[in-house]
Amino acid sequence: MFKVLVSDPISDLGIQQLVDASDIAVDKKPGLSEDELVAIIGEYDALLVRSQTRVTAKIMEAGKQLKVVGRAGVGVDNIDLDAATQRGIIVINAPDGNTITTCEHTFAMMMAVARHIPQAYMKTVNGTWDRKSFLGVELRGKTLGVLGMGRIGSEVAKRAKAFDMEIIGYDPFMTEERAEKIGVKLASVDDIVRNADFMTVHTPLTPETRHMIGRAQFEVMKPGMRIVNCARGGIIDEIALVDAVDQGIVAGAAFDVFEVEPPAEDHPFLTHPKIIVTPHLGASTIEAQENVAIDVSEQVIHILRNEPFINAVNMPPIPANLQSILQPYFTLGEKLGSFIAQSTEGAVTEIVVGFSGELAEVDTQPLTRHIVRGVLAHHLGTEQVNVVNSMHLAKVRDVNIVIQKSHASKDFTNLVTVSLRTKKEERIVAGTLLTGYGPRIVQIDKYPVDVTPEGNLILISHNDKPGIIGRVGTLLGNNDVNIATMQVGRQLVGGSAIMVLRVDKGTPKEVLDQLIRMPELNTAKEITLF
Ligand SMILES: NC(=O)c1ccc[n+]([C@@H]2O[C@H](COP(=O)([O-])OP(=O)(O)OC[C@H]3O[C@@H](n4cnc5c(N)ncnc54)[C@H](O)[C@@H]3O)[C@@H](O)[C@H]2O)c1
Ligand SMILES: O=C(O)[C@H](O)COP(=O)(O)O
Repeated sequence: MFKVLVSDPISDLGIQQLVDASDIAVDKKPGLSEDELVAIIGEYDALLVRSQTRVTAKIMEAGKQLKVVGRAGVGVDNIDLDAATQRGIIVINAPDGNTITTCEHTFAMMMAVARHIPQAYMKTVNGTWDRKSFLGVELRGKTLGVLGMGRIGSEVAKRAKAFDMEIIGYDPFMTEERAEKIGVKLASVDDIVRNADFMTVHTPLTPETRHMIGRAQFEVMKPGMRIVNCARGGIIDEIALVDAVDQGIVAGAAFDVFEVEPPAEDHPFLTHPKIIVTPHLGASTIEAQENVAIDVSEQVIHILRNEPFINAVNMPPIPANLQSILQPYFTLGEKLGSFIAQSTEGAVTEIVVGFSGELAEVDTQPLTRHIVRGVLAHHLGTEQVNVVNSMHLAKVRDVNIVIQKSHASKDFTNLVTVSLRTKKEERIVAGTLLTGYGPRIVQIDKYPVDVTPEGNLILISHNDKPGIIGRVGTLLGNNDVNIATMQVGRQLVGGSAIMVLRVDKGTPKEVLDQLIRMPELNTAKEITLF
């Protein structure tokens, strides 16, 4: 039974599929401190959060069983991604479910700041009928600058057109074609700051976007600018903004997010007459909360059940068409990695992965992760290594990964070759998928073979002499080790050769020792592939 901990308020309806799953038990414990989480996280396989829970390295260190942290929302700045990657914990988010809701909140804030709605409301409910102090401005005909034209920024731009606004946008990944399609004029940050009447930010908070609107930008800003931030606190320098409002450069600002949340009691935004605020409510609608909870729950179920999943933040995404090409090779890749690691002695220094045939035409990085996982799991344990951290673990252990691609594949449509270099030796194993038969090992070192990579195997290297196969069979039979299949590979009659036996159960060490002592037999290794 998998255990899932929900540590922030997340829609009950959204997580219903987790609650209904017969192999999953869900505990809801919102509002725990870091220490309280550390104390209990060890028993959980998955943790579901919004932005309140700070998922620190300490929590992940204590989460010995933790396979996935699911963020019911977009921003993962509350999750230590490096720590998660190092421990092989998959971090997923729900990037699409709250786009429209946050876009609509941006408009609510933009109109509220244009028409002084919160200030007017406060005065009215406090008994003052003041119609003079709150002269607003129209959106019509104004220029809106959008910084960050991703999901939310693009939706904001689309809706701004309905208000007859001119939209100028900046995003390093925005092409002319896309800008034209959504009716946005591409501009620089400087153009936006100098020319817009309203400005709204929709970027993540990164070292590059931190204070991207600061003193230097306020100095050249078009006077009377109104600014909205429903993205992340810190994109706009809060102190510099307050000064710019006081100097009359900025006519008003609407902030849903703060550099530190919740803000300190004496934060200048909280008392400033021209700055309006909401407590990080951008994603807080019934619809968005259901959407993000449904999305994240679905993916958590897939991850716990070892099924393909999407939206991993600490792993490059695999496009659907690539996933369908590579998916069938993932198991083969791990088995090849595991096979070669078990058959090779010495500390691993280099893994050379070769892809030939059609596989050479596509991005094989996701498959490489599986192969490297297969190699490292033999040394570090299957619990420690997964496809999230396999490349990282290889790097920190100074294991060099080399990729080779060749468009031609002599005998097979696709061939995956793994060479392992250790301080002692170098070995090669190659495999393919045979239509109708599944994964096959088709080469071990220089010998062609046809081995199903599954179950208990014994890999023997010997000299090709009459009688040796019989002697091996007799010894195993005498020790109650039943041979299911046997493959022999050789290059020259009488030369060196290999034998791969599939046996019905594990082979005792003393039997392997007896095999090794046989005349004309050089090595015998047990390999287990499940
Ligand atoms: N207030 C809330 O409750 C709330 C809700 C949802 C999302 N958000 C936040 O809103 C922001 C946008 O979310 P999204 O879903 O649109 O994300 P997104 O990833 O779809 O879009 C972000 C865009 O910012 C762009 N960008 C990155 N660096 C930039 C830079 N230096 N200058 C200009 N553009 C840059 C990216 O290219 C991308 O297109 C995120 O910070 C997210 O966490 C807040
Ligand atoms: O990044 C997000 O999705 C938003 O900031 C929403 O955060 P929340 O889930 O804590 O409301």
